[in-house]
Formats: sequence, structure tokens, C-alpha cells
Amino acid sequence: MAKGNINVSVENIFPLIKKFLYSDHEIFLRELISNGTDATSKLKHLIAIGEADTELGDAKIEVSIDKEAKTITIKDQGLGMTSDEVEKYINQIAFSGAEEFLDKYKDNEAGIIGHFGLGFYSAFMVASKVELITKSFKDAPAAHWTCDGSPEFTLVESDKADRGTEIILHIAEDSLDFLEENKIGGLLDKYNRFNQVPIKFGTKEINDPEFTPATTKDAEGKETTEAHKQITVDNIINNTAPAWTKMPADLKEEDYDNFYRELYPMQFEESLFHIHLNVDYPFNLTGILFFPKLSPSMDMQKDKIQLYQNQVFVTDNVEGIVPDFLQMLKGVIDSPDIPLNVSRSGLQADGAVKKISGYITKKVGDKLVSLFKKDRADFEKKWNDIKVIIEYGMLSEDKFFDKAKKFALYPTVANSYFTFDELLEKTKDSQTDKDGNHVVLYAANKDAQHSFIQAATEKGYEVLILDSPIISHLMQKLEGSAEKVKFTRVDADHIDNLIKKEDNVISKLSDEETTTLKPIIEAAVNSKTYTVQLEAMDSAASPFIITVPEFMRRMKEMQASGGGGGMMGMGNFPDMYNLVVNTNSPLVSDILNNKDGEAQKHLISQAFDLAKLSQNLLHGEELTNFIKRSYALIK
Ligand SMILES: Nc1ncnc2c1ncn2[C@@H]1O[C@H](COP(=O)(O)OP(=O)(O)OP(=O)(O)O)[C@@H](O)[C@H]1O
Repeated sequence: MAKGNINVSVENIFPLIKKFLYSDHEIFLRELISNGTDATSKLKHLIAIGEADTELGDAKIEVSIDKEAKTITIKDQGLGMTSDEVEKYINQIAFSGAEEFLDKYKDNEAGIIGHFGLGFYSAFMVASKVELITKSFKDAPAAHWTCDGSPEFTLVESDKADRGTEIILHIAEDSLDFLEENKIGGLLDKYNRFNQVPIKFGTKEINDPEFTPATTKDAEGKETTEAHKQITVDNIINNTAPAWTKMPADLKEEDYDNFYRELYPMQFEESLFHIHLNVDYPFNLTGILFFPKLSPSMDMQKDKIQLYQNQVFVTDNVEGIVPDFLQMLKGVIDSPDIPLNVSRSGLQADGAVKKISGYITKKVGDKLVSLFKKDRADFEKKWNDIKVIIEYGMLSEDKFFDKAKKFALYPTVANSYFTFDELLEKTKDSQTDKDGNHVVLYAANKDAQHSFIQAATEKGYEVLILDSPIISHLMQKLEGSAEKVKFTRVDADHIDNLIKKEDNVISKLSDEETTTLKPIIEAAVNSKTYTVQLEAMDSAASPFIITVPEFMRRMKEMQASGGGGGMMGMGNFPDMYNLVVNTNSPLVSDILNNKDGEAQKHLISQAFDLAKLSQNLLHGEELTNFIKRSYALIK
């Protein structure tokens, strides 16, 4: 029997391991299963190259719980270890590996991604004693290593006859909850549901596939079918060949749908489309990303992109790996090239990670281009569900902005969908004002801005419907990308002022009359919020129109949705409106010519309230007064 000290220089590693992030004790299982998986893959490789004279069989990893003995056992059928190898790999390599990991971890507590790399010694997070019984595929006696959490260990021969390694964890008193089947089942499902080697966790009853229940008829012709024969089989908890590990050419549309359902069993909406990632140079990455159907009631944070490493779950926090705007996607990425023992900030500096992030952005862009080209009608149908992600991407990544010009859509109130270039082409002649500004008209809400939309469409203008929260930032960017293009919301002014043409409307009122009228209206309106503006417009247009100056509104919106670009302090600026009075409207002439001061005031108030009403600005006492006044008028 051998006894020894693992490493005299660091006696305190065990208490350190135990103290290691309390909530992450669960990773011990993933680490030990990964070792079993590696041991199985290595053996497979050795057999393949003729260096191991043995059969792999249907090698699996078995996880079992013994509540009475208070143990959890993880048993593999991999290459095993000789006694000398235990000495080398467990006492020296694994130990110094754990030591190194903890050393890094100490300085970098919460930042480490997925806490990979602690390895074999993570067993001591939950166990007070660990036994390792192993038999190598080589012709050598089995070895039995025991360690009770002190740096001392024992190593003796064992009579284990079958190849592979068995780790027996004697669960510590403070970790007994790990002896619950549900707990272990949950962890297997979280970390290992796509493990490369099958994992057996108990058994289950299934209908015997070899057996066909017989149906018999009695004298009256009533049919009875006998019960199905049940058999007990291994409960294999994982799918060893998930869709993302296959070649895109080998998968059909329904395979992707099935995988989406497998990944998110609680998600009842189908995904809109998928992007299969598959690259092996200059880095290794596979995965499938899904564009989810975003519905406002859905908890967007719930089903996130999952990061795997060689089919083992690491984390669903892909910050720093996947560009921000794509974090609303779902699916899986699997890459052995993402360093996990660094902090999040360390990730950003990593060359491979930067390339990965760039590659994902490019693939998503390419896929969108091809979907758009392949079936534009279908793309238009999906636009509402994907626009937020794309608009966010256009704002945050310049390369994506350039690519998105090919497929980003701008829907109109009449349900046409234009690309930006198509829109500019279509409206170039009609919507360019006398100063050469190409005015892109848009509305944020079809109902609220109804009268303005109508006025614009009657003139034959195209009005876009742009209602995303970040759209004001995007408009700013689009304006910057095209010369003399100006976005203007339809209610920013009277339509004739939004796109000013050469033909000036002649005012029915003389300058003198206008000068007389202005203070009369200002006195009746009596509000600092409204700036009265008298303008000669089409006589059929409304007499009073309330407008929100484009610049002011957009700055406020940009500030509200964050992301910079807004003017300092604009967010707190009070609402300001223009009250545009159409001096060519017959009603305005009536107001001017009415010599009864009270009646004149009444007319102004009534017209002003109607203008407010059309902008949904009439509330409370003002609304009550308006209704009373209106009834009085029709009496
Ligand atoms: N189940 C096992 N079967 C065979 N060898 C094993 C097994 N578990 C551990 N080993 C050996 O012990 C070594 C150290 O294991 P440990 O888990 O500490 O680190 P690792 O697996 O090399 O790396 P990582 O830090 O990523 O886990 C392994 O490299 C392997 O040689």
C-alpha cells in the first residue's frame, strides 16, 4: 500500500475548493462526467489507431446514487489508469491543475466563465472522501485511490476486473441534497443533455418493441386488447448527436424545428428561421442560432443562447462572445476555442473571441440576405418579428449596417415594404422639396396620427410606419448615410410645410389682418406650451393644426431610449407644440371678422380643442369643458 502527501507546498487547497463559490458546487458532476467522456474518447481513438487491443462496446457513463451509503458514483468504461498513472495524473497533474485554477480564481472571483478547469478535484466541493477505482485497458492490476480531503492519500491494488474508472463520492454532511434524484437528474439535464458519450442514470420502463399486444374478440364480438409488455431499459439522459454537430447538408427543415423543440421544450412558438454555424478555421465553432418569434408578453431573457464546449453546457451568458444585438436570438454555440478561465473583460481582448463574434455577425447577415432574396414575400411577413434585432444591429455594427441595406425593410402605411434604396428611388421626385431635401415621411402610430397620414397620402406621398423603440437613432444614422435625406414625422407640421414646393399659397388675409389676429388667438389659447404660427395654407386644410417639431421630438425620444446621440437635458425638456393657424381657412376669417369678443373666444377655444383632440392631447377638465361647449353649440 502506498501512502503519501499530494503536495506539501500547498496544504490548504481542500478548504479552498470547499469554499469555492458556494452556489457553483454543482459543477463537480459536469467535471467528472467530462473526465469520463474524455477517457472514453481517448480509448476510442487508441483503438482506431491500433494502439489499444480491446473493444469499445457500447461504452457509457453511469451515474448512480446510494442514499444509504450517502455516495454518488460516476463510472465510465474509458481507458482507465494504471497505478503509476494515478500517481502521475491524479496526484500530480490534476492536483497542480486545480491549484492553478484556484489561484486564478482567487483574483477573479465572479468573472470566470463557466468555471471550467478545476477538474477532478472539484469532487471535494461536495465530498468529504473520494475513492477512485480504476483499471487500465493495458494489462495491469486495478488501482484504488482514496483521499479524505486532507493532502494525504492511499493507493492500493484493487480487484476491479472491468476496464474503466469509478469515482465514488462520499457526500459531505453539508451537501446531502445532492443525494436527491431530482437534483442530480436536473444537473445532468442542464450540463450533459448533449454529452458525447451516453449517460445512464437509473432505469426506466418502456413498452417492449418486440411485443405486439394481441386483440381478441369475445362471443358478442367485443374486442379486447391485452396490456403492452413492459421491459426495463437503461435510462439514457442524453442525445449524443444533437443537430448542431451534423452537417447542414444532412439536415432538413424539420430537423431544425425538432431541435428547437428539444432545446426549448417549454417554448410553444416555432422559430422564424435558423442559421447553422460551422467553421473549423481559423477557429472551431459549430452551432445553430434561431430567430425567435418575439411577442411582447414573452420573457425575452428566459431562453437564451447556450454556450457549449464539446457538447458540454458551459453557460447561457454569452456576453462578450456574441454581439449584443444578437443576444436576443436563441440556440447553441459550441466552441473549444473560447477561453473559459478568463474574466468577461479578458474575453473581449481575446483574438479568437473577437473573430468568433465577427464571424457570427457575418453569418447572420449573409443568411438574412439569402432569405430576402429567396422569398421576399415571406421575409416581409416576418419583418415585424425580426426588425428590432436588425435595427439594433444596424446601429451597433457598421459592417452589419452596410449589409442590412440589402434587406432592411421600411413598411408603409399602405402595407408596401421598401428597402431604403427602393424607397428613395420611389419618392425621389415627389418628395423632394424646393431646397433639394428628400423628405422621408413616417408615422409612429396609424391611429394617433391618422389625420396627418391622410393629408400626406392624399398628396400621393409614401408614409412609413416606424415604431421600434430605437428607430429615432436609426433615422439619424440613415440620414448620415445618404445626402440630403431627411426623416420627418407626418405630424411635425402641416403637410405643405413638411415638403415645401415652389408654388406658394397666396394668403387671403392681408399682413395687417394677420398682425391683428395673432394676439387675439394667443390670448385665447393662453399657454406657454403652444407657439402660435399663422400660415397661409390650402383653404380645405384644417383651420387649426397642432404639430410637434421633428427635431425636438426626436431628441427627446433618443434620450428616452438611451444610447447617446440625444442632446443633453432634452429628456427633461417640457413638451412644446406649434399651433399652426391656417389663415386661408374660412373659419379663421370668421374668427377675425367676429366682433363679439366672447363669441370669438368661443370659436378659438372650440377650434383649438378640436386640434388637440386630433392629437390625443385633450384630457381632464379641458375635455369636460369641450364636451359641454359642444353640446351648447348644437342645442
Ligand atoms: N475518469 C478518468 N479516466 C481516466 N483518466 C482520468 C479520469 N479522470 C481523470 N483522469 C486523468 O487525470 C487527469 C487530470 O484530470 P483533471 O480533471 O483534473 O484535469 P483534465 O481533465 O486534464 O483537465 P480539466 O482541467 O479540463 O478538467 C486527466 O487528464 C486524465 O489523464
